[in-house]
Amino acid sequence: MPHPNMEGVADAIVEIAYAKVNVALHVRSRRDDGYHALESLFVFAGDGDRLEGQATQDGAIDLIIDGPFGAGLGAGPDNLVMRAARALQSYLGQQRGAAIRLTKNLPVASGIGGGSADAAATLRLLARLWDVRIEAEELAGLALDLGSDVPACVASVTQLVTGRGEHLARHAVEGLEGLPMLLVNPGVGVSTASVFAGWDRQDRGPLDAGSLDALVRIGRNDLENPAIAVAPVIADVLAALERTQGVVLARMSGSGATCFALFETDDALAQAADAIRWTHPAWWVMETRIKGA
Ligand SMILES: C[C@@](CO)(OP(=O)(O)O)[C@H](O)COP(=O)(O)OP(=O)(O)OC[C@H]1O[C@@H](n2ccc(N)nc2=O)[C@H](O)[C@@H]1O
Ligand SMILES: Nc1ncnc2c1ncn2[C@@H]1O[C@H](COP(=O)(O)OP(=O)(O)O)[C@@H](O)[C@H]1O
Repeated sequence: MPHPNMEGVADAIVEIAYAKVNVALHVRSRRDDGYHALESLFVFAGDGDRLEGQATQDGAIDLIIDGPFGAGLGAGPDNLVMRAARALQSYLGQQRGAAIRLTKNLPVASGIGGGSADAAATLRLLARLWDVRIEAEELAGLALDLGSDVPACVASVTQLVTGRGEHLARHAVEGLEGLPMLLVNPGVGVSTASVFAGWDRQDRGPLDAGSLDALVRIGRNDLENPAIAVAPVIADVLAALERTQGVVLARMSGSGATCFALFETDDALAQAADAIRWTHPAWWVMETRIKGA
């Protein structure tokens, strides 16, 4: 259904806010500014939230939200779509307006960066709608002010991410992009700040993202244990994914509670999704694939 302000309008445009997955997430230290220094391989799913927008003349940003996870999310000034739009308006120094519909397909506060991806997709959407070019460095600064994960979500391609999320390097891993991927969330929202606060401050060593094999064998998510302490059901999700046939890797993403599993074949993915839906009908399950460039 179109946004009320978009009815009959031909030039509404769409951006997808692709779900982010941390294939591995090594926490190396706690910085003096309170953030943690990370080493993480970010990949993106081929699916996510959907943003549809149309330029308006009155300078206002008008946001409406629908979709399966829309009900729990306010459309007020704290919404990351609104924050991104305001940040871009003030950067441009002009009050251009837009009517935006966010279709919230991703669970909120779930370690797959839905809010961060929405913020980044809003920047892309409005730059297209308002026909403005923003220098890459300026865009990265705007994005980081909105959240540590937002810079990586701007390009939404496989990247090695370090620092608190500001250092990005495009990083190819043979055999990774295109792999079938299952995302599973048990329906509990987890606060990123509380999970980081539970990290035991043990540096378990650097990330080796040189091959898929290294990522599987020696890659870790150092936030799994603190997240399980906050939400014990995450251990059940991991156990359920590890039990599926043909699984290459099962791990938690970000600060949780969403976990992911990678498979070699579409059949293995479909069978695993069916098995999880059958045994845990209340869990959210998304069948997708790691997005390429
Ligand atoms: C853990 C990660 C891994 O990709 O993903 P999510 O679980 O959010 O998806 C990210 O680092 C989350 O990034 P993001 O969700 O943008 O976090 P921010 O809004 O910047 O920060 C929220 C809070 O998390 C903590 N934080 C975040 C990032 C970081 N490198 N160190 C931290 O300690 C801080 O307590 C901060 O106040
Ligand atoms: N558009 C949005 N989508 C999701 N969460 C949002 C949005 N705007 C603001 N938030 C807030 O941002 C926080 C982080 O959300 P999200 O990015 O989905 O999770 P995570 O950082 O764990 O991946 C949530 O607590 C939520 O209230």
